[in-house]
Amino acid sequence: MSGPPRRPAGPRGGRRDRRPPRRAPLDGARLTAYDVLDGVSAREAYANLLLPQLLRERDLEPRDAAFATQLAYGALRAQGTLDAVLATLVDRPLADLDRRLLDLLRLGTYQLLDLRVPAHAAVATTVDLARAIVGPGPSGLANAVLRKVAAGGDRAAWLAQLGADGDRRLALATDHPEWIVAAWREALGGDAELEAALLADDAAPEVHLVARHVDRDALAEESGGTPGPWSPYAVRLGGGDPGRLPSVRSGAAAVQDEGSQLAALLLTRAPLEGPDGRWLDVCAGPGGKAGLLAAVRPAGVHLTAADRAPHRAELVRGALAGEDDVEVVVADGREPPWAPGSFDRVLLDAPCTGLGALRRRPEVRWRRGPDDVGPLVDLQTALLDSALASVRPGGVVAYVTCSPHAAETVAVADAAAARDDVEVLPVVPLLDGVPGVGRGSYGQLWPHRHGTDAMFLALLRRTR
Ligand SMILES: C[S@@+](CC[C@H](N)C(=O)[O-])C[C@H]1O[C@@H](n2cnc3c(N)ncnc32)[C@H](O)[C@@H]1O
Repeated sequence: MSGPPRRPAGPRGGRRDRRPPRRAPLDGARLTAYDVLDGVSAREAYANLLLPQLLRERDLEPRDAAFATQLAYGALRAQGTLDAVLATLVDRPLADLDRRLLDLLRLGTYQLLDLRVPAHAAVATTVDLARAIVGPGPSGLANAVLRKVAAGGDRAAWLAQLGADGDRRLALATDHPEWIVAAWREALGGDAELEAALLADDAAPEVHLVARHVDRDALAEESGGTPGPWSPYAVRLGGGDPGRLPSVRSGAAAVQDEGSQLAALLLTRAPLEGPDGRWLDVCAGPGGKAGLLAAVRPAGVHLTAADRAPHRAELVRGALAGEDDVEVVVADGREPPWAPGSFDRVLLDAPCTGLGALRRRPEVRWRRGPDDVGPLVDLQTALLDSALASVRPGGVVAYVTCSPHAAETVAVADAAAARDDVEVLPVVPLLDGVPGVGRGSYGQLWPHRHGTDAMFLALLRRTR
């Protein structure tokens, strides 16, 4: 297998011969996957940013790049289950192990539990990496532990041995922490679809494109994809690198989940009386939804896109490059520089836990905790209050999150709807053709039903 130069294994050899000893080169795909896990655990890197960077730098063969991706994302998603298995085999708390050795054990265990990699290959390649990266002693431990993992069988066999039941079993079987299992159950209204939803959330997502300034059918032909079922601008890709497509390179198309497309389109579809020339995207970074709003708005509509973070606003500028009549501002949506009632339509795609987009950010499920929810709800509530102040009477706010968590979604929208100057616009009639999307008067997309992120959608009108 191809890959970057092997790491030095330490000083050896004669005085004058400082060349490293001859050994088979390290496996490039596995080393790249390890480097992603290492970046995530040592520097809180984001796997979905670090992996593409490493793949570009190392120029792996497509087959190796695909394996590195499967290994890195899979091992990050499965961390809870992998650690539960390892904890039964290591005679000390996992937190006391060398962090690099723990990441290597996770990589090896993932191959044994989920990928059906032959035991000798999974063990030998991991031991080689452990010897090169951590040293000979730890590589012996890796060898002993991984042999025991292999002897215990695959994931199903290990789950039986761990003897978990209830939410713990669901959590281990679907690679989610238990608090997220509980949050999804509440959002789904029960257990009927819970396991299917969590399993869909554990699978690698399909790549979706949005045809902003190119005909959707032409984009489907160019990319070899198929038109998406819900958004008239969506193309779903079977595979391949979307970054190589001419339409994506030129900015005429972009990568965007079909659920995010629907969220932006919903705002444009809300019925409105009176003027309709000023639109605001109040939390716009990095600019995915603003890019679609800019492309589909009727002539004469001015779009303002704001973000509190200057670097995110810069990304929005990139996403809106070439669009006329747009303005990007760095602003805190809670204390906006624009006058009250300045806009006819406002999109508030609020910062949230991201529990509905875990498929794209495999490590986030282990980084987030239930304590994150409260402060985010406070921020969402303040931003929604301010968004409602930013629309004119009769204007519309779309409140959107990429989380289905009840506290961040229905509760925030209900609290705003309880005001005597706000009414809820039912979203289902505006999403005709999308089955199973109603969550009361609001909307909820799901990976297992719609093949999208779990986006929450609400429309609120300011009445006076
Ligand atoms: C969910 S993301 C928005 C995604 C974006 N709508 C898109 O489709 O690409 C939330 C954004 O809100 C921004 N944000 C967080 N707090 C904010 C605030 N108080 N005012 C304005 N923007 C804020 C974050 O920087 C982040 O870029």
